[in-house]
Amino acid sequence: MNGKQLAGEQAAQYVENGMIVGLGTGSTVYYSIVALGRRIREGLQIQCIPTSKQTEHLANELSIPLISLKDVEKLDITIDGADEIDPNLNLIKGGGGALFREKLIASLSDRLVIVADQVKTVERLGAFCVPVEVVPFATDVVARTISTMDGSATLRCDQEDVPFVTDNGNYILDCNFGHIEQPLQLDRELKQHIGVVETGLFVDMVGVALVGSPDGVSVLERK
Ligand SMILES: O=C[C@H](O)[C@H](O)[C@H](O)COP(=O)(O)O
Repeated sequence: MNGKQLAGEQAAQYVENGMIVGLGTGSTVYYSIVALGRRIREGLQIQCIPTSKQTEHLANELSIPLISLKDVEKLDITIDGADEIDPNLNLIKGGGGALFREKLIASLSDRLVIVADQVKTVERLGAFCVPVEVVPFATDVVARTISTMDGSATLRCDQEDVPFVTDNGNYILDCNFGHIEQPLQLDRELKQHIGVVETGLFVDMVGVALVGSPDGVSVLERK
């Protein structure tokens, strides 16, 4: 079994009967969602909120009960993936473009459990570009602003140069700031600019990270 599968499946054990559960997005949390589907068939009673249309589709395929945000003020737990994890369990997320809904759901959750392959662990964030969701009309303005912040921004596009559109109808700028010394400060600074919807920097949000390798899973707790 690979690291993603080991970590993903182990995270499903954190979910208990009666919980409201946030379902993250991506190829690692996929294994958590499949494991939860299995546990539901065996009798587990939970209600879930997906963080993307992709995850909503998967949950529906697995007959996982979904609940709307209009009926829920907070969640017990969210399980999600990450693109980079630093030693303080700060993250870069949004490689799949789901960062806004992921961050909203994480912010409403008592506990955020991250699942990742060990290649996602880094000493300092920043080798992976920071995805920044922007209102399409403001894209060029935000990109210029980022260049004044010692960063560079690339509009995420497919192979035909068609911009990627998020589930919220926005674009993604993948932003390179080099190594990030102060992720919280960078997140705050980016969000001051009109047109920025949200960033993929998740700072002080994670409770526990399950990091998988073919040899097993390391459980990293926030210090
Ligand atoms: O937008 C996507 C999410 O933030 C994913 O959770 C992240 O990109 C990790 O995905 P994966 O587990 O496929 O590497």
